[in-house]
Amino acid sequence: MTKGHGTQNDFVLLDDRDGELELTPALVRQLCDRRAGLGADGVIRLVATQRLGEASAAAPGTTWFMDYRNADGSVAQMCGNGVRVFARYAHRLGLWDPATGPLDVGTRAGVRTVVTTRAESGDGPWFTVGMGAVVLPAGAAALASGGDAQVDVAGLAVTRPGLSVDVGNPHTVVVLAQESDLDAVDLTVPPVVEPVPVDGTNVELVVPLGEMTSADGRVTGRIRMRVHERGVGETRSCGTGAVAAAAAVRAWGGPQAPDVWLVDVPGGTVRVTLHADGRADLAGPAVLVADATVDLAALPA
Ligand SMILES: N[C@@H](CCC[C@H](N)C(=O)O)C(=O)O
Repeated sequence: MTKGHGTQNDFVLLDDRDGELELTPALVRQLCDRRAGLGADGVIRLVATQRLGEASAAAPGTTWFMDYRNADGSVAQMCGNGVRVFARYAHRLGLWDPATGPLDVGTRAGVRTVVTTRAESGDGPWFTVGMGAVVLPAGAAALASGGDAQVDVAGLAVTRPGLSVDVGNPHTVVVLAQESDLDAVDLTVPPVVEPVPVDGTNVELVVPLGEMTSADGRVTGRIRMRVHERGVGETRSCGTGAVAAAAAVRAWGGPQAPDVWLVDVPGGTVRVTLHADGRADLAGPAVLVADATVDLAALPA
C-alpha cells in the first residue's frame, strides 16, 4: 500500500490494476483504523476500468478507475481530494505521464480529468480536477431562505438552514456568520439533517471571509470550511465539499459573486473555479508519504 493525502484528507492507496483484490467493507475498516490499522479517511483502489463489472459503465473511455471507499467501509461515488492523490499515485506507478496530456480517471460519478497546475502554496505540485456538473436545488426559494434543509449542529444554539448540493456525491452546506461559530462547532457529533437524505450527506459548515482583487483585476473569494463526511466523521479537508461550499456561497452572493474561490480547511487550502455552464474545477496539492507492506493477519478483527 501507499499512504497519501490531499490537504490532510488521507488515504490508503492500493495498486490492484488487475482487479484481483476482494476489498470488503471489513478490510477497508481494518486498514483505516487509526490505532490498530494504517489509519485513513478512506481507501483508494486503483484498478483497470475494464476489470470492473457494472461500475465501468460510468467511466467510458478510461483506462484507470478510482474505486473509493469511506473509512466505515461504505462505497462513495467520488472524492475530490482523492482524485488528485490518485493521479499522483498513477504517475508514481508509471501509469500516467503529465507531459503527455491529462489523465482521465474513472469514478462512480463519471469521468474526472486531471492536469498539473499552478500551486497556490508551497505544499508540492498541484493538480486541477475537472469535477463535472455541480447541481443546486431548482428555484430561488431554497436560496432565499438559506436552503432546502434544516441542520442541527452540536455546539450551535439554533438549527440552521442548509443547501443541498450534488457534486456527484451529496452535500449539505450551512453558512455561519462568524468564525467563532465555526470554532464552537462539535463535529464529533454527526449533524442532523432534515429532511433526512436517503443516501446520507456530507455536511459543510462555511464562513465567507471576503474577496480580494489581484493586480490584473481578477476577483477571488475566500471561505473557511469545516466538514463532517458521510462514512467518516470530521476530516481535515473534503474536495467535493469545497466545491459544494463555493457553489453555495456564490449562489447566496448573487450575480456579482466571484467565480474563483480559495477554500481554507483545517488541512490547508484548495482552489475552486465555478464555470458559467455549471461545471467546476478543483485544484490542490497531492502528497504521497509512505510505501508499506500490510500484514493482513495482524489487522484488527
Ligand atoms: N473526502 C472526499 C469525499 C469522500 C466521500 C464522501 N465521504 C462521501 O461519502 O460522499 C473529497 O475530497 O471529496
